[in-house]
Amino acid sequence: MSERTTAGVGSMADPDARRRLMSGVPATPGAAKPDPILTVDRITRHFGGMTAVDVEHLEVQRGIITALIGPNGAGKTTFFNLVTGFDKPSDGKAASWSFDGRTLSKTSASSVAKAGMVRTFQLTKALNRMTVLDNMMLGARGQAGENLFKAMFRPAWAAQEAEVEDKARELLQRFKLWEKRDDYAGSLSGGQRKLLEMARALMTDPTMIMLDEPMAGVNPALTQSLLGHIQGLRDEGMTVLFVEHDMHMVRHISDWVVVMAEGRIVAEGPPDTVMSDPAVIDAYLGAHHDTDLGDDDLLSDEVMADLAHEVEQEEKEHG
Ligand SMILES: Nc1ncnc2c1ncn2[C@@H]1O[C@H](COP(=O)(O)OP(=O)(O)OP(=O)(O)O)[C@@H](O)[C@H]1O
Repeated sequence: MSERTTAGVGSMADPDARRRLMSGVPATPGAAKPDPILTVDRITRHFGGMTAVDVEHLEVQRGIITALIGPNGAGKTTFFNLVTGFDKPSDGKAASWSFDGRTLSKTSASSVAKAGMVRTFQLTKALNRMTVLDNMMLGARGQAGENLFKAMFRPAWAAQEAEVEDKARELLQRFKLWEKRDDYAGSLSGGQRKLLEMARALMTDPTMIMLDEPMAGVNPALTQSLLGHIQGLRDEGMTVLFVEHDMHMVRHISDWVVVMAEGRIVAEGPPDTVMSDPAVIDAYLGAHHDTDLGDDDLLSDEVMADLAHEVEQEEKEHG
């Protein structure tokens, strides 16, 4: 049993502290973490005869940035949906997961959010037709988008409106969107929309934020700012789990990388270790020949020759 250490607020701002914390964790799928904030067991999701998610065990370390990567269709978004209560596992009896010491298996999306785990959503059509500030106010009412209908009716806590507005202002200023508060969300640039999605999720003061492709559609000018914001959240003590296809970003900001393929966790470890793992390269190359793994050296002639050799061996073995 590994010794449990608690990452206090701000303590993970130091890269050496993060490295030390994770140094004893083996780079194997399902590895135990020193202080997991999220623990998932036996979670499966089938669509018809197809298995989208089949995760035996996963622990997400508190206070660091974990990336969830994998080829298209690997099950990353479905996994996010399951743990945040937006989808139900196919075998509800077998599945169990806990967040911050609380069992979440049978709770709704809004209870998950209340427990402190929120996820970002891409702006839907309805949200695009609302102003930036209204989007933020909606964020305070739990998981925006899904609860739009309910949120249209003024809830009992309207008395807290001023407090909520203060929070919205503070976040919009932080994310440099305050000037845009009265603009329709639909008029924002791709990068500004990503910032709004993140700011909106922060309205409920989460302990853990789950970001679904935070860099998709972001122009280079805003990339740096987004990366800075994500690192800033971690440095303040928040746990970040994000799904991303941009391997440069994954390599640049993650403290730990988890790889999914065909619904399963196939590898995990520090970014450099994972991205030079032949199983990971295979998972990507198998489904996605043009994927840039964020390191030009990774696909050097030598690596390609090794891969070709492996394929040759396999063909020999299997006739
Ligand atoms: N509601 C659904 N009905 C049927 N099949 C679904 C549904 N949602 C997801 N799937 C299937 O489940 C598999 C996993 O999808 P998922 O979106 O979770 O993958 P992903 O890793 O997030 O992919 P991407 O990186 O392309 O977003 C895919 O084959 C997908 O077609």
